[in-house]
Amino acid sequence: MFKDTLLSILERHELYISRCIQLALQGTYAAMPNPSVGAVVVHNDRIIGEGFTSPYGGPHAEPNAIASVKNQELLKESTLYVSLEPCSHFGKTPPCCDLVIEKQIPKVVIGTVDPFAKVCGRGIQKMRDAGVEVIVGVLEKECQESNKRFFTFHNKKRPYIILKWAESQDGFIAPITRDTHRPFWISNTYSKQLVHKWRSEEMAFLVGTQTVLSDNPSLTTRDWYGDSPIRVFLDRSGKIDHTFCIKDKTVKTICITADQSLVSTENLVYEYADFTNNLLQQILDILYKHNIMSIVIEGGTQTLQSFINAKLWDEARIFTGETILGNGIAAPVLTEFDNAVKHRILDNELRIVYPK
Ligand SMILES: NC(=O)C1=CN([C@@H]2O[C@H](COP(=O)(O)OP(=O)(O)OC[C@H]3O[C@@H](n4cnc5c(N)ncnc54)[C@H](OP(=O)(O)O)[C@@H]3O)[C@@H](O)[C@H]2O)C=CC1
Ligand SMILES: Nc1c(N[C@@H]2O[C@H](COP(=O)(O)O)[C@@H](O)[C@H]2O)[nH]c(=O)[nH]c1=O
Ligand SMILES: [Zn+2]
Repeated sequence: MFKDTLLSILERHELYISRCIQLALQGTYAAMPNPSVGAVVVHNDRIIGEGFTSPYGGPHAEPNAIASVKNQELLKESTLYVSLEPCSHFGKTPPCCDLVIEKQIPKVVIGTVDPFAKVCGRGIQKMRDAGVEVIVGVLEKECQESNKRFFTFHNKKRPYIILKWAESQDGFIAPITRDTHRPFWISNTYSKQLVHKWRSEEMAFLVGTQTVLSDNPSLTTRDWYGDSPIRVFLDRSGKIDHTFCIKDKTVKTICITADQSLVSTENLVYEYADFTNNLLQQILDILYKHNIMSIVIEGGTQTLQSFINAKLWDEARIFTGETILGNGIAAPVLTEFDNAVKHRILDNELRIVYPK
């Protein structure tokens, strides 16, 4: 009784959907390119089962939550809360909405509709047709935010774009010239390790031609656990030869070029683009074709600035180191952004900002 007066029905829905979001966030990176979803089974205002999406190819959140309920008979009197609409298609696993119907769960509360064309309302309809009471749209924005990569990919037909660079105290990303073909490090080793963690999390990393020529980057995950991302680089006129690390074929790599004489081999894919006409849209179409849901643009300035100028970015992660360079290659200039969070990593500052 006391609980009833304390929490309205809507507040209770929001409470359980926020728990779904918490659960979903535990599966984000392993589930990609699938969304990560959280599900909670509630009986008489008590959580009796929970689950989130297994690593890619494994069971979805709903079967995991349903399987965790000890007394399966209680499912017939329970409500299933889920952050994303239960699927209605046969993918790597059978449709989750069929399982809800089979288990005779009478009520389902959904955070948001699935933007994926094969589902997109069909899961809701199928359950309603079978007599399940379905409520849709609880903490909708938060549920979409919890799967921001997936929603960007399906709604905008492009990956979620993260800009990332390190700049000196006085706003440079590198000296003008240097003797070695190695990166000039501005951020510290802990920041570098964090970037390797990001490499294990996001699906791809992209660099411009000059960055490959100056730094000979590997773009691999060496200082963190997990797989390396897909590497993407620009090479309009075929300047990057096979001596560069990025062409060592150890990791799937996509070279975007105008040179049609270049022929793809295993792990090194050439994609052709017209560099004189709306290059960025062509890059995004190529990434979409390769099912790349998230990408980090690593630099350099010219490449980053072209994404900024085209307003094609979703997040920027900017390190500022202690170094003062005096002169050099100026860092990209961001306009119209909201400052979100600042972190200290010893003598580095990491700023994460979002477009306005
Ligand atoms: N501190 C940091 O975080 C980072 C520093 N760096 C540093 O940055 C420097 C390189 O930066 P920068 O000189 O700006 O070069 P980029 O790495 O951005 O490469 C620029 C080249 O890429 C191609 N390109 C990029 N964008 C476009 C576009 N929109 N349209 C057409 N062509 C494009 C062009 O090659 P082409 O003319 O052949 O067609 C262009 O000359 C290096 O010194 C590197 O060490 C790099 C990454 C991160
Ligand atoms: N200099 C600089 C960065 N440089 C970026 O890292 C790339 C090198 O990757 P790898 O060869 O795998 O170690 C390099 O080409 C450039 O894109 N990154 C940072 O976080 N901080 C820095 O100070
Ligand atoms: Zn499913």
